[in-house]
Formats: sequence, structure tokens, C-alpha cells
Amino acid sequence: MLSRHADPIAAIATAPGRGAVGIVRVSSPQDLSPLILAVCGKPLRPREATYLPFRDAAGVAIDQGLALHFPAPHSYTGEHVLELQAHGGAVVMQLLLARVIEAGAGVRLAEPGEFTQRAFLNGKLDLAQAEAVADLIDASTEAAARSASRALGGALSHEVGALRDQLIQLRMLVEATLDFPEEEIDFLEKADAFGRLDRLTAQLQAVQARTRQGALLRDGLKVVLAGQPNVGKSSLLNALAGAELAIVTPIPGTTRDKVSQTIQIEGVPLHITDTAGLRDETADEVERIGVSRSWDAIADADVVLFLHDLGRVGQPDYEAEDERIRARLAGVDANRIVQVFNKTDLGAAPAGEIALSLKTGNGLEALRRRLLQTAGWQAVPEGLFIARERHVQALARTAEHLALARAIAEQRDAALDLLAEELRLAHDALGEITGAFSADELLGVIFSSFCIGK
Ligand SMILES: Nc1nc2c(c(=O)[nH]1)N(C=O)[C@@H](CNc1ccc(C(=O)N[C@@H](CCC(=O)O)C(=O)O)cc1)CN2
Ligand SMILES: Nc1nc2c(ncn2[C@@H]2O[C@H](COP(=O)(O)OP(=O)(O)OP(=O)(O)O)[C@@H](O)[C@H]2O)c(=O)[nH]1
Ligand SMILES: [Mg+2]
Repeated sequence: MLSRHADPIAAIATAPGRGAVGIVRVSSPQDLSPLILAVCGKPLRPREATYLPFRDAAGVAIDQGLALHFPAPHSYTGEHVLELQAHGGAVVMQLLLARVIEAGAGVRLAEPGEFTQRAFLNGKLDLAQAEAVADLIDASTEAAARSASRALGGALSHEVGALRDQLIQLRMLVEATLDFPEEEIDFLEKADAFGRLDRLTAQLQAVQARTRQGALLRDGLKVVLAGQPNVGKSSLLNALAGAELAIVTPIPGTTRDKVSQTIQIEGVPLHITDTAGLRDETADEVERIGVSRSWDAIADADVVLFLHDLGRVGQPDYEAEDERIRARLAGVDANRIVQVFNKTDLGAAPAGEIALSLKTGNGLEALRRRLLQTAGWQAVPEGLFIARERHVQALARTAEHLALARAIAEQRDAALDLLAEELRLAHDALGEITGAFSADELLGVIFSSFCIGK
């Protein structure tokens, strides 16, 4: 593994296919002058674009373009980097890539994310910033792109860094006290160690809240539309998506299979799934399979919108069926279920419940807001940074260890070595976010999800 990090690597850095300009880049811990001489015919001034022919082994020009040399350590990867900016044809790119692999000693194809991994290994980016590079490239909304850019700029890293600095101070206090066992608690009290611990916990909670928002912006929420046949699930999907995605008819049992679409509300991605109407008795084999898939989707949902038909509310067989569904939904966390009463043009919704008419569009806006609220979205906070579930989990573990530390500290004859250990574990958990403490395995998972050439 380590020796692979010493290989010179090359890749096409631009998107596959045709483009106005395409870039092949090489990164190497070793001097790139011999490769530059072979391909560009002369040395390049550092960090200066030079227009010249890129030559093949026979000296024939493959293309004319701009060559850029970033000598180490002043490059994206922190290594020596060469960029060949050529005309962006797929064949030109392949020829140039083949040429640098042939002309450069030991140059091999880069794996996905390997340039950024080197930037991380060389201290140009921390792990949270490296992840933000991928999130920036993957961003599909302006809100996601802007917050990924903030994370790349170090927004999350700085917040984590501030927590870490305070934690280190606290650890130093406690570790120093371990050496003077007689006056342990007194000493810690004088140094306001417990006040510090409480303030640190409060700050951590604020960072956790912002990080959860950032993760929500990145990953969104799985919303499943469920209910009896004909209540208006497919109509709701279409209304939310603003397109006729699912077939809507007055015939109960129209939807047989799941139909999914990702929409955005205030930049938060919502992955909406329309399902086959739930009913117990159906002679139709296809519909039965559809209904079983509906239940699978419900089990996997973050939020279930349970739709009711105000045109039929109160009718005995309709109520009996709704009751059966309710009983089966008892296994689902109640906080994840939102009752929605559709067809207000046909009947009145119970007071305080979400009321909707997909015929008139009434109530749709309130439903959108309710969805964001259920997701835990707090109106567009300024300076929001994108984050991942991994960061949310690491912060949660940090919080757990701080809480244990607090509990230990509260005991009369507190075991300071246990307190010190909890603080150390909190420090480790925090360090996983920026990659100060991260298993190679985790790094592999993170970087392999990048595109090639990044
Ligand atoms: N042509 C090109 N455009 C690109 C990239 C690239 O690699 N090539 N990038 C790739 O993702 C991004 C820019 N990222 C970069 C980050 C650092 C350095 C760099 O040279 N850093 C030096 C000097 C910094 C300075 O002068 O302030 C350093 O860190 O020492 C270059 C590109 C987006 N645009
Ligand atoms: N009057 C009225 N009719 C509605 C409303 N919303 C939907 N409908 C009608 O109700 C019927 C069923 O709508 P769908 O969206 O297909 O219902 P569904 O829940 O997807 O039904 P299945 O796919 O069979 O499970 C259609 O004729 C819709 O036009 C509403 O708010 N008011
Ligand atoms: Mg339907």
C-alpha cells in the first residue's frame, strides 16, 4: 500500500467524452523534468502556462496545447504535477495519457480519488476537506455546491479544530493532575475543569446541529407515500415533482410498482417514492407483489406520508382498511409518520391535521414545510457547510465520551484515570473527522468513491 503512494500516477482529469479542452495530469514524488523534456521538448517555467506541441515517441505532435508544471510542494497534491491542457477529444486524451505513461518512468494509471488522496497524505487537505471535494463535484443544487465549497474551505474542519483545542487543554489539565494524586479534585476544581467540560459539551452540541444540517443537505431524506388505493398518492408525487411521472386514474389499484423521484425543497433533496395502494384482499397477483413492495419501502423510509381520502373517510370498509394499515404501521417510529388528509374539496379534514386537495392544490405548500420540519431542517442557516453521516456519527461518539467523562467527574472520589481515558476517546473520535486518527480501510472507502482523475 505505502509503496503505491510513491508511484507516479496519471489520469485524464476532465470529464469523459468531447469537450472544448481536456486535461491530462501527472503527479509524482519524483522530479518530472525527464518526462517534461520528452513530451514538451523543453523545460517549463514553474506554474506558467506554455503553449507548445505535445510530442509522441517519434517526435510527431499529438496536439498543440498548454503545459503547466507545478514543482513540489506547491501543487494540488503536494507532489510534482504536470498538466497537459489539450483539445478535448476522447482520442487526443487517450493518446496523451498513453504518452505520459510510456515516457514517464514508472508512471501508472491513477485510481479514483488518488490525486486527492495524495493531497490528503501530504497535508494539503484534511479528510473532511477531501470529502468536500467529492461532494462539490457531486453537488446537484446551488445550496449543496455552496456548502460543499465552504467545507472545502475548511468550515467543518475549523469547528472541529476549535473543539479539539479545548479538549486538548482539558486533557492536559487532567493528565497533569494524575501526577498529584493527593489534591486531585481540588486541583481540577480550581482550574475550572468541569466548567470547561460543560462549555465544551455545549459547543459540541452546536457543531452537531450544524453538521446534521449539512448531512441532510447532502443525503436528503427518503419519503414514502403510502395509503389505500385511490387516496391520491400518485397525484401527490406528480404535484411535488411538477411532472406527470406516475399514472393517475380513478381506478383503485392503478399503481403497481414503486415510482421514485428526487425533488428539492429549499435545496434539501427529498427522495420521494410513490407506492401501490395498500389493501389486504386482492385477487390480482401483480398488485399483491406491488403491495408487498410498498411495505418494504415503508420499512426503509425516513418519513412516511400516510394519505387518507376525505371522500371516503367515515365509510365502514374504508375505516376498517385504514385501521389495518395503522396497526401494521405500529412497528414504524411514530415520529416518522405524517398523516395527510387529501381531497378537502370532498370533505373536511380533522382539526389540526394536514389537509390537502390535489385537485385545487390547496395545502401543498403547508405539506412542503411540514416535510422540511419533519426532516429537522432549520431555515437556511448562513454559512452552512456540507457534511456526511460519518461526521455526524463521529461527533455523536465524541459527545458520548464527554458525557461519560462528566458522569465520572461527578462521583465523590472520581477515578481520574477513567476520566482521562474518556477524554482521550473523545479526542480520537473527533480526530476521525479530519483524518487525524483514521484507519487505512476508512480512507480506502472514502477515496474510492471519487471519480477517476480527481
Ligand atoms: N487546471 C486545473 N484546475 C483546477 C485544479 C487543477 O488541479 N488543475 N484543481 C484541482 O482540484 C482545482 C484547484 N485546486 C488547486 C489547489 C491547489 C493548487 C496549488 O498549486 N497549490 C499550491 C500553491 C497555492 C498558492 O499559490 O497559494 C500549494 O498548495 O502550495 C492548485 C490547484 C480546481 N481547478
Ligand atoms: N376530488 C379529488 N380527487 C382527487 C384528489 N386527488 C386525487 N384525486 C383523484 O383520485 C383518483 C386517484 O388518484 P391517484 O393519485 O391515482 O391515487 P393513488 O393513491 O395513487 O391510487 P393507487 O395507485 O390506486 O393506489 C384520481 O382520479 C385523482 O384524480 C383531490 O384532491 N380531490
Ligand atoms: Mg397510484
